[in-house]
Amino acid sequence: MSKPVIAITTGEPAGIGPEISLRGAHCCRDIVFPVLIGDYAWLKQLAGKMDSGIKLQKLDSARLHEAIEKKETASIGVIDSPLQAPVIAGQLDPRNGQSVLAFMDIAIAGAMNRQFDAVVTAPVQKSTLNDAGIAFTGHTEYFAEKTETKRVVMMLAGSVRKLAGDGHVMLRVALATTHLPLKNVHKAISIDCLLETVSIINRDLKNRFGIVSPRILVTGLNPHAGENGYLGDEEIRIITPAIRQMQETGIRVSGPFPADTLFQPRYLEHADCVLAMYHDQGLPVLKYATFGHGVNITLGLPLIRTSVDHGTALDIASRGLGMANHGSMVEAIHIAAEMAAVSSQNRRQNGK
Ligand SMILES: NC(=O)c1ccc[n+]([C@@H]2O[C@H](COP(=O)([O-])OP(=O)(O)OC[C@H]3O[C@@H](n4cnc5c(N)ncnc54)[C@H](O)[C@@H]3O)[C@@H](O)[C@H]2O)c1
Ligand SMILES: N[C@H](C(=O)O)[C@H](O)COP(=O)(O)O
Repeated sequence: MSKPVIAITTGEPAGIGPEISLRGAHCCRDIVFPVLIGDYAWLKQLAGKMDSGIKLQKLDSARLHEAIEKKETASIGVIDSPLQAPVIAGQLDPRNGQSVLAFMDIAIAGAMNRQFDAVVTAPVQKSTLNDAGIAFTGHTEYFAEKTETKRVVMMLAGSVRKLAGDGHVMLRVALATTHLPLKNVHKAISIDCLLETVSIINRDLKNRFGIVSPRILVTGLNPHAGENGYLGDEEIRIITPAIRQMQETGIRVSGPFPADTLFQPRYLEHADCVLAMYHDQGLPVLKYATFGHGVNITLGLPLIRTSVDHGTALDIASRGLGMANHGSMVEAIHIAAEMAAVSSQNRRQNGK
């Protein structure tokens, strides 16, 4: 495959999203054809202050096609989606909420019609979108809704140094529930939820990552995986029966394991992915081990979407350019490119 075309939504304009998008696109030009989606004037102003040699060009759809065909790399293409209010770094303005949402809509539409091979998203401020009157819990749920996908799975991944022996391994942590208040988590964990979630993980690890026979470890929900029912019974009523059913279909899944002791080499060396039951059960472990180069991937979508492992970091955005680490953005672009290559190879093999 020639260089994949990667759309990068630049996220909350007052946060670090625009800066890390510019730097990430610039760093990865040798392996991908990046297309930024955001406010051209704001991005140009930031690029001008960065002293990094980043050149931008505005692309409409005709110019985009031509730039891709000619493989133009001297400047980074930007699809201009103007903001409604002036930006002050570090200060949120709900008047820009609809524009931030429009960045995602442009990226989703372009990926669905195969103009883009993948979408990488910079962070948005979920609360500001809600302040703008948009019911928004996360990109994960929004991409699912816009692509009419019934269930998707949030998975974060990052390379970690092996505790025994040399080299690195990929730690992948997927979640059975996404952005849900803790008080609602137990109601969302059902046999159907787990069957669908594990089957999406199994399918996408094969089709999007080229892992032939994925091994998935499942955590319990309660302390010590319920302590034989004395500390909660979801493991007995729901998680264990779901795992048995999936094992009968040939999926290499096991558990439920107590979440507090599962994340050790003895278990992880036999796993391609850990499925945790909720956001703050799985992600602190992953982020502790990989913050700064971890990647958020939405499984189950009809398109490829990756993202950074961090938020808008308004505190450092307000202090000026050059404070933000763009390592996670670079990794998100790399993983999107690798996934696009695997998908393209699968399509060729299937004659599509
Ligand atoms: N992909 C996304 O859209 C995404 C992901 C996570 C959080 N968020 C949103 O971001 C907002 C802020 O969330 P938060 O404060 O919990 O987390 P945050 O990641 O924005 O910040 C947490 C801490 O990490 C630091 N940090 C984050 N990214 C950094 C980087 N690239 N380089 C250096 N330091 C960095 C920040 O300065 C801060 O001290 C929330 O609205 C949240 O929902 C969005
Ligand atoms: N749960 C993600 C994290 O902690 O990194 C983050 O909120 C982003 O979620 P979306 O990709 O759904 O916006």
